Amino acid sequence: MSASPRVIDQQAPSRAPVTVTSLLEKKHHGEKIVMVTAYDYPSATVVEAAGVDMVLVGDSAATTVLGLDSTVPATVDELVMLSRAVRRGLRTAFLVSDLPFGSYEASDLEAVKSAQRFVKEAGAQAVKLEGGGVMVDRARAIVAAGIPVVGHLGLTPQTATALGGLRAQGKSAAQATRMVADALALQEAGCCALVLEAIPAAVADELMPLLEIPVIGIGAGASTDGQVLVWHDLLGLLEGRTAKFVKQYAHLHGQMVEAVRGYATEVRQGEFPAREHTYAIAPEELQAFQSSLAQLHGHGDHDISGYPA
Ligand SMILES: Nc1nc(=O)c2c([nH]1)NC[C@@H]1CN(c3ccc(C(=O)N[C@@H](CCC(=O)O)C(=O)O)cc3)CN21
Ligand SMILES: CC(C)C(=O)C(=O)O
Ligand SMILES: [Mg+2]
Repeated sequence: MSASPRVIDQQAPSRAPVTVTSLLEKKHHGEKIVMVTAYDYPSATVVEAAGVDMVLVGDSAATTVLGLDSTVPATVDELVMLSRAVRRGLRTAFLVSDLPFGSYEASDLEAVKSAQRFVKEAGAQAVKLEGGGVMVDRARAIVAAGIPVVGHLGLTPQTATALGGLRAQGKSAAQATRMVADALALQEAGCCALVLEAIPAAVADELMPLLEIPVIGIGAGASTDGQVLVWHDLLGLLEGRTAKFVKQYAHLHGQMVEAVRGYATEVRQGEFPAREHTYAIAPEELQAFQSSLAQLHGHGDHDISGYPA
C-alpha cells in the first residue's frame, strides 16, 4: 500500500472552516449552532462528516471515556491527548477543549499556561472554563494572551460538590440574577461564546436578549443560539440513566453488544475466520517450506498450515 491519505482528506471540501466570526454571523442570521463533544479520531470524523459547527473535547471524557464518576480527576495531559486525536479528524469544525478542574483557577498565569498547551500541542481553537466571579479574570487573562475562551455557567460539573450535586441551577431569583451578572461579565471579558448548562428555560429566555456572543445551551431550553450534547449521550453508547436534558438519537450500546456477541459466537463455533479472512501461500512455497521443516526435524508429513486444503 502507498502512503494513503486519511479518509476525510479524500472528500471534497464542502464548506469553509468555522471561525469565531462565522459563529457570530450564524447568531446574527438566527441560524442555530450545533456543538457536540468528541474524544478521539473516529468520533471526530463522524461529527465532521455530519457537519456540526463546533466540537468540544469535554472534560466529560473523565466519565464517558475513562469511567470515572466525576470530571474532577481529568488532567491537562489526558485532555490534550484526546484533543490531538480529535484535531486529526476535523477539517472545518471549530475545536474547543475544556480546561480541566485544577488547571486554571489558582492564577491568571496558570490559566494562560494551561490554555497555551491546548493551542500549541493540540491545535485547539478555543478553551472553555467553568464559572463566573473570579473565573472571569481567568477568562480575561487567556483572551489577553490571544486565545479565544468559551464561558460555562449554570450547572458547572467541576464544582458540583459546592453546588450540592449535579443539580439544575438558577432556580432561585438570587441565583438567576447572579448568573446574568456572570454572563455579562464573561462577555465583557472577551469570551467568544458561552455555554449554559441545566438552567430553567425561562431564565435562559430572559438572558438571551442581553448577550451579543453566541450562547450554546445544554438543558437550557430552546432559545439559546445553539445546543451541545455529549457524544455518548446522543448515541446511546453507555448503559444507565441520563440527565433530563439528553435526547438519545440512537441506542448504539445494544447494537455494539450484539455485534461483539456475534463475533464471540462465530469464534466459538469455528465460523470465524472463514477462508476469505485468511492468507494464502503458493503451493510450491508451502511444499518447499514443509520439506525444509522435514529436514530440520528429520521426518516429514507435517502440515502446519493450520487450514485444511
Ligand atoms: N454522559 C455525560 N453527559 C453529560 O452531560 C455530562 C457527563 N457525562 N459527565 C460530566 C457532566 C455531568 N453532567 C451531568 C450529569 C448528570 C446530571 C443529572 O442527572 N441531573 C439531574 C438534575 C436533577 C435536579 O436538578 O434536581 C437530571 O435529572 O437531569 C446533569 C449533568 C453533565 N456532564
Ligand atoms: C457538557 C459539555 C458542555 C461539557 O462541558 C463537557 O462535555 O465536558
Ligand atoms: Mg465540561
